[in-house]
Formats: sequence, structure tokens, C-alpha cells
Amino acid sequence: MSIPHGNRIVIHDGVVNDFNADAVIDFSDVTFIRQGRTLLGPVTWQVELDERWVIIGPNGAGKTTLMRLAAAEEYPSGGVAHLMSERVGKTDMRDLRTMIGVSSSAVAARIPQDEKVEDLVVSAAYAILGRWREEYDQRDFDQAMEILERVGALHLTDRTWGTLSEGERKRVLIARALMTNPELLLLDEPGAGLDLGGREDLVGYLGELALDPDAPAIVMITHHVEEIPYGFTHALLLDEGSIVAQGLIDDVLTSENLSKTFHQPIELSRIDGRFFARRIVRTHSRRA
Ligand SMILES: Nc1ncnc2c1ncn2[C@@H]1O[C@H](COP(=O)(O)OP(=O)(O)OP(=O)(O)O)[C@@H](O)[C@H]1O
Repeated sequence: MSIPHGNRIVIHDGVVNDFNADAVIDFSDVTFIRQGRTLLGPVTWQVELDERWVIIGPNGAGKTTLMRLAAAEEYPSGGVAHLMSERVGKTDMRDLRTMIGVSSSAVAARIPQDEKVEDLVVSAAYAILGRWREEYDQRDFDQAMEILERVGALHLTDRTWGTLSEGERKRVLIARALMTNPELLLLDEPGAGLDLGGREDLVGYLGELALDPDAPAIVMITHHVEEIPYGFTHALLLDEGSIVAQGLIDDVLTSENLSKTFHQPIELSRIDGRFFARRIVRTHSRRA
């Protein structure tokens, strides 16, 4: 059997297993079908450890579906998916999830109102073991405090989830997602519901995280190009379950590609490295 070149390898236990060993996400022709409807795909997409991706697309485009597949929360209906070099469907999804940090409204919705921030973050290290309310190791508490400080939420340690503002919740969710030292961090609309100051704080923090060489690979869904932090390297545009464009952010985020994705004339501009987008308003000159 011939071995392909580059970073693709073949393991043969009777089955050819061809994937990018450097990728935390390696999807090849992945589809997701429900009730006879193809909600996503076929999608071929690779994310490597030092990459920071933004996913953009209209409502219902399939962004969260893609994220759920990347979070090992769903099995693909077709195609081949590897997460952290493990073949989805041939490995324990719970083991995979320990390597993936997720911050999303779905995670937020499962948190009891009376959960203390400290417990919420520290328990992430134990969730897989089902030790939600048991004794925790002092080292885990120390790590939780360190992460809360990094996301600017140390002062919230003793507060309960129900008393937090939207911006505070977003920070605490990211802290919880980072607690397991994941290889992959998935952020589904982390800026949703934040006021201008809160959004700018978040963009600043995520920009620092993006530039940290020890940070995990990051994939973030957003509806607003203004929320893309400095340091994000790649973009994927999705529409009606299909990829419109993907690759390096400077190549993919263009007025032309956004107009195609959103089916309207969009003008994209960039000021000091930040993106801004608006619909082009056509003005008609009147004859006297
Ligand atoms: N389990 C399911 N069964 C049937 N349809 C589903 C299921 N999950 C999602 N969908 C549909 O798949 C499509 C894509 O949904 P998804 O949540 O991935 O979109 P999205 O891009 O994240 O949208 P939004 O920006 O509104 O959050 C939508 O039309 C949605 O109604």
C-alpha cells in the first residue's frame, strides 16, 4: 500500500484512514441530514492548532450545526470526521469532549441559577467524571481562579449564575470552557447580548487569547464582523448548509464574498485591523 505524502497518514487495520494529523478538526465531505433535509454539507474543512477561525453566515445557514459536529455533540450523517486525530464514530465521544471547550447559549441554558461561579468553573474539570458537586482538588480551585482572573472575572467568584449580567456570563462561560485545557475552543456567538463596552472588552480579551501561542485552536461563530478580534487567522462563510468560501481571513472576508453569502450588496471596510460591514445603499441622481 502506498503512503500519501505530507501530513496525511494511513493506518490500515483493514480500513484506510486518511487524515491530517496536525488538524484538531478534519472534516471530509461531512454532511448532516435530519428528516430527509440536508442541513449541512458536504463540508470539507480542516482546523489546525495554531489557527483561529471565524464562521459567518445568515440565520439558519448551519453554523451551530457545524459547531455541534465540531464539539462531538452530533455524529455526521455522511463523510468522514476526525477530531484531534480521532475518527468520530470509532471513538468515545465523551473522551473527545474533554479536549473541547464550548461556550454557547445551549451550555448557558443548562446552568442552574443558584450555581456559584467558582463551582461552575472548577467543576468543568470533573464534569466528565460526573463529580459535579463532590470535593475538588485545591489545584483545580487555583487553576479556576487563575483562568477567571485571565478573563477579567475574578471578582465574580462568589456570585451565583442567576445574578450575573450577560457580559459577565460570557466571561464565566469562556473561563469554564478553558478549565480543561482544551485543544479546541468553540465559541458560539460570544458577543450576543453584550453592550458596546462589553463587546469591546470581549473582543480585546479574545484578541489576547488568539495571539497566545499556548491557547487552543479557536473557532468562533459571529453575526457581526465587528466582533472579529485581532489575531484571527481564518474565516469560513456558510450559506444554506454549504461553504461559500473558506481560508485565510484576508482572502475570504471581502465585500464580494459577504454579498454572495448574505444575498445583498455588502461593503466591507477595515480600520486599524478591525472589520466593519454595511449594506450598500444605492442613491439615484434626479434630473432637474
Ligand atoms: N434537529 C434538527 N432537526 C431539524 N432541523 C434542524 C435541526 N437542527 C437544526 N435544524 C435546522 O437546520 C438549519 C440550520 O440550523 P443552525 O442552527 O445550524 O443554523 P445557524 O446558522 O446556527 O442559525 P442562527 O444564525 O439562526 O443561529 C435551520 O433551518 C434549522 O431550523
